[in-house]
Amino acid sequence: MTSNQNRLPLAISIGEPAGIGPEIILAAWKRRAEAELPPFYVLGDIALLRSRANALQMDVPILDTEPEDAARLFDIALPVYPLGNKLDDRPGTPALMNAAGVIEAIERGVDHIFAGRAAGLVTCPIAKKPLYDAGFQYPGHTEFLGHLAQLRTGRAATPVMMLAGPELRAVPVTVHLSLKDAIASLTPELIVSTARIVDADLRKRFAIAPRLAISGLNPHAGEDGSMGREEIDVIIPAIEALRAEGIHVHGPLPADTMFHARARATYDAALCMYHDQALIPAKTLAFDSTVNVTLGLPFVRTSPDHGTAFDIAGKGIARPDSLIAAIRLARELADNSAAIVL
Ligand SMILES: NC(=O)C1=CN([C@@H]2O[C@H](COP(=O)(O)OP(=O)(O)OC[C@H]3O[C@@H](n4cnc5c(N)ncnc54)[C@H](O)[C@@H]3O)[C@@H](O)[C@H]2O)C=CC1
Ligand SMILES: NCC(=O)COP(=O)(O)O
Repeated sequence: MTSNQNRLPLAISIGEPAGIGPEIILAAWKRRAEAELPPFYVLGDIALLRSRANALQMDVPILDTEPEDAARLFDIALPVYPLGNKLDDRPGTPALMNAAGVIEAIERGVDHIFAGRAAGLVTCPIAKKPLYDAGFQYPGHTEFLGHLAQLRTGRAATPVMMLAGPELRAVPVTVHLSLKDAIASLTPELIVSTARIVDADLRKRFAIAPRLAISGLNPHAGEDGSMGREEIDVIIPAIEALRAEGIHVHGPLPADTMFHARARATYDAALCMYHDQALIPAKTLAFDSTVNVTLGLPFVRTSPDHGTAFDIAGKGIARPDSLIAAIRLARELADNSAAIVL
């Protein structure tokens, strides 16, 4: 990466306007000095951010900006790149009419990265259901960003979700699927391709030569087939294939005993078979400081680990800590490797 790319600001997509995204962005900017935050700008709606700041009596000057001016303005104001679509400020009440702006923010962030205007993308949480109701076809950011990467590069991208916290990195091999569909879609190939991406990206972006732990699916990792055969039929063949490639893996580990402190000391990332198997330990151990990172993309994307928190939106009690951790990690990852890896 060139020193110029290093100085590019991070782009933050506004996320669901009815959620806590707008206020945690405002709160993160206010804490920019004490948290030593690198410059960022928001892909959003200035009127919405001013409205939320006023409602919460947060003194945040907000300026309309191009990404190129964000770093210069960052000390004195929250830089905002205005979207073409306007966003309505109704905390706690998601509206169909906001969907276009929510999606536009993500797309613009990716455009800015590919145009060399942003060093990486930090996404604020989206509510999936209102977007689905508006016709959005992707389960979440992770899959949508894979699609956008493919559009921009012409090459297939396999996005992999990783929750990265101070004590645990956890990867769900299957992501936004019902438990029934997650089990049905587990294959040795999926586990192998996911582990390859985790191994490669931990080396490239995190500067770690990782030891990977692979969970079982069933209680007691199947107890030699007596509590389910997925370990024997699917997971062990994947582990053997990965070992043959020289990837450092062990497992399948019973999921109930692989997350205590001594077990965690034996690996750098845990590959889990379904969403909650990975996200429950990650969020339980460090809800406020865990970051959702998408691996397998040709650019950096991070996000807070939490969702839209409609129950507290507009109340001024949302904590910006996970967003702050996401901003800091995005900067570190962008600095560790080229902004775009083609
Ligand atoms: N990256 C993303 O876009 C994500 C989006 N979501 C979406 O968020 C929506 C709500 O999901 P939930 O399961 O309710 O999870 P949630 O994380 O929004 O809320 C769970 C609980 O944690 C609290 N909470 C969350 N963030 C907080 C913060 N920063 N400060 C203080 N308290 C906080 C909430 O008030 C709530 O009680 C769903 O539509 C889901 O799809 C969920 C996770 C990630
Ligand atoms: N539970 C994690 C989550 O839903 C985040 O998904 P994504 O929007 O980052 O793909």
